[in-house]
Amino acid sequence: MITASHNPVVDNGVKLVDPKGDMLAHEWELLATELANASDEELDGMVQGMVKKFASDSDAPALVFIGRDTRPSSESLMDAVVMGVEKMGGTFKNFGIVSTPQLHYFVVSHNTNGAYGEPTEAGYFKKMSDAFKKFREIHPLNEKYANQVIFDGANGVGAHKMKVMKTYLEDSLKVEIFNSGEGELNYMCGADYVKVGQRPPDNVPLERGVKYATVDGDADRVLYFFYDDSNTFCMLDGDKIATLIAGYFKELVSESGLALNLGLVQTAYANGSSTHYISENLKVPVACVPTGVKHLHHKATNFDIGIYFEANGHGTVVFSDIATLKIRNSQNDTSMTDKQIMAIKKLAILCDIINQTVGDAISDILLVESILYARGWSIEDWNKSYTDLPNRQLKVQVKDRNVISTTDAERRCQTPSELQDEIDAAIAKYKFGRSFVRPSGTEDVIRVYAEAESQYSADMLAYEVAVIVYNLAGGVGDKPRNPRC
Ligand SMILES: CC(=O)N[C@H]1[C@@H](OP(=O)(O)O)O[C@H](CO)[C@@H](O)[C@@H]1O
Ligand SMILES: [Mg+2]
Repeated sequence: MITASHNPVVDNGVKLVDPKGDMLAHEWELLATELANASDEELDGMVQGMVKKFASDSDAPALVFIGRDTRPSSESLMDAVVMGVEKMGGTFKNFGIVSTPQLHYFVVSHNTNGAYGEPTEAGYFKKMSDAFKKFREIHPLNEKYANQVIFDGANGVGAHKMKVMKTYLEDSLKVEIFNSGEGELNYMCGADYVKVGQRPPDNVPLERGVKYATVDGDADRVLYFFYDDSNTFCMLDGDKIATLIAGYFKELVSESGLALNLGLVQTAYANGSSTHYISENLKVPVACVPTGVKHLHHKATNFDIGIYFEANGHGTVVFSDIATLKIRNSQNDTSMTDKQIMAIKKLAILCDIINQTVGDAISDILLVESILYARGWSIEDWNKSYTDLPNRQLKVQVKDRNVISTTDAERRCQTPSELQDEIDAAIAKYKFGRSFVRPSGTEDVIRVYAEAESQYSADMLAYEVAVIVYNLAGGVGDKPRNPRC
């Protein structure tokens, strides 16, 4: 998948999907990095070396699925991928402009011989929209639910695909699309812009009480937001989405009487209030893993029903094979009560709305809308479940970001040696203070996260910690700026 996701339009990159639809295993990532950095002269030798090392059968037929985002540079990069595959004697299927989660869906559908779905765009849209409409058919409409979403497409592939999805949904969900491609990709719009800046996207008409969803440049992340009665901007991030899903699934599993364990996976960026709400109110087991979707996805597969979300809006639900079989087979179990059968039916339909292969903004919107519909909730009702602790994210430029190593799912630093003690001393000054730092895996920076009782405290704690990092971890360039100034 040729994309640089939420990053500026001038960037580009590649996301590799393995044959099971998972993200590339870490060992292969290292090899991919070596290959990407090899000169033209070195390339053949390197590839042959890898073939030998892994005893791969280089004559085995290879089929590569290729997709790209809407970046201008993606077109020529796609041509380069096609040439590379052909040169190695492989064949390819070029899907053109698709979202990252669509490509994952095609791979899984193809490699399960269609058991997961039909490996075409039409198959993708039809599977999800059919399930979405079916869910509405078995539920009476509650008047409090607003059947309308204003959609910020980040001027990327999400806007294109939502346009198509709308035709499949017919009028079951009204979607109005903005930032649909006329402007610059991810520029002052999209899920990352909204999350990091805690502000609405540009070029979207803002109205009180209306429900908004915003996606990123390759449509694998989504966040919701709205303006409340006092005209305050309220964001419902990945944590809020995860808790909405977990609460509803917990209820369905309990009503169904099926013995299925449910769990939720987060990262250190999850808001402290969400973690508290999940464990204390929902009583759902919650795990914390290092940043990066592959860690979350992997951990989620330990549960029968595993829900995972990064705070930035990337996430989905995965069902184990046992859970899928139980849900499928119990629908016709005559020993079950009507209530049980109804809960199982709902679980089965939701399975088809969800793109289990990876976080999928469009699928997640359909899932959220189904749950709000079932609950008869407005976005305000959903938002009331818990109140986020104010938080702030900052970046610090250092000479070598690898001088910082972390442990405990990135919540504590091991090196440089004095760093964690100083961070702890800063945290101790703030009520409900929490802060951690980690080297980014995608940018050459150290990321700082802080949360505290008030926005002022969160900003000041983040600033204090950024200065500590700058001083102890080899900061370069301008000193961190106080976000309050
Ligand atoms: C704080 C944050 O949002 N980090 C993002 C970002 O990773 P970093 O390693 O923080 O650069 O990009 C990743 C890929 O999109 C995403 O999985 C992750 O959540
Ligand atoms: Mg993305």
